[in-house]
Amino acid sequence: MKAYLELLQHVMTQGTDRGDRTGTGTRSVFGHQMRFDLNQGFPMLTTKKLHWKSIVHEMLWFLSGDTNVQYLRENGVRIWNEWATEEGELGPVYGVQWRHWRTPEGEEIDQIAKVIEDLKQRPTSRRIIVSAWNPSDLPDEALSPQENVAAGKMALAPCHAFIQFYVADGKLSCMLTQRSVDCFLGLAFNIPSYALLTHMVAQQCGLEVGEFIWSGGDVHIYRNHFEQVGLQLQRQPTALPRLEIVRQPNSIFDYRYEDFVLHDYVAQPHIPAPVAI
Ligand SMILES: Nc1nc(=O)c2c([nH]1)NC[C@@H]1CN(c3ccc(C(=O)N[C@@H](CCC(=O)O)C(=O)O)cc3)CN21
Ligand SMILES: O=c1ccn([C@H]2C[C@H](O)[C@@H](COP(=O)(O)O)O2)c(=O)[nH]1
Repeated sequence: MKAYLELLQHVMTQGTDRGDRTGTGTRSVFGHQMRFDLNQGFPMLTTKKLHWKSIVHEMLWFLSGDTNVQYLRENGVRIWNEWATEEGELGPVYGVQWRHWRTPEGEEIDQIAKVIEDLKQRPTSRRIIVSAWNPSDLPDEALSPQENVAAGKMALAPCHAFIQFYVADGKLSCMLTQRSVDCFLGLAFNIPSYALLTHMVAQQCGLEVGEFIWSGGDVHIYRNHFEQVGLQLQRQPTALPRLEIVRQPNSIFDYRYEDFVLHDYVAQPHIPAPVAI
């Protein structure tokens, strides 16, 4: 995960200080790309301990089409609580856009099922894409997440918004475009999360894994994470863990938490940081 640590260093030294929606203040750069060869290990930070359960359950939750935090809470995952209403609702966020994109004709498009079908039927297609960026459901930036949900909008605009798949030599690669990137908290989760999705999709399509390519737009470090970033940059990364999927379910929608075993995840202690809401 040298590339991640180099990105933190790059933002700290080359970034511009800017205000932001949350009022916290950030240092940011615009536009950055990193490549992770998924055959070289599972890209999960070793310079701070990550909560594997949150990564897996959040992905299963996205794939189920669910947008209520109840499932996450029942599984000890707290990362979406601050944006939810009292009833746990987040509005039409990732799950709805991935699985139930609504058309003007009142029908629904299951983008994930379509991707699996395309990868099997026409793997050289250049249109194997999932978009969570649905302008008609975007929140009003002047309102709170809960007010937006009450108005039928998303609690928060999608950050990891555009996913493209690519097959060559029997290997599946995935590229993510992330428009807004909280480098210390969000990105640390987003990389293993999409690496996990790539492994799942590859298994379902009978492919090996290739690369995960990450592209960021507004790539920032919040001011109240500077100290934590400094601490992390003093640490040396160690060997990456390895992901094993111990069962092959019949569909991309039938995975369970227990299907994923992360071998040899040895990480340095967790570094707590406040999340900007
Ligand atoms: N400012 C901000 N950063 C984000 O990364 C982010 C948002 N907002 N809003 C929506 C989602 C929620 N995500 C989050 C929210 C919180 C943590 C967080 O607090 N992580 C801690 C604790 C992890 C845990 O309890 O599992 C961490 O140390 O990683 C991470 C990702 C990613 N997203
Ligand atoms: O998966 C995620 C979700 C969110 N983030 C971060 C990026 C920003 O810091 C905030 C969102 O604020 P906007 O004003 O909507 O850009 O959340 C992330 O890094 N990863």
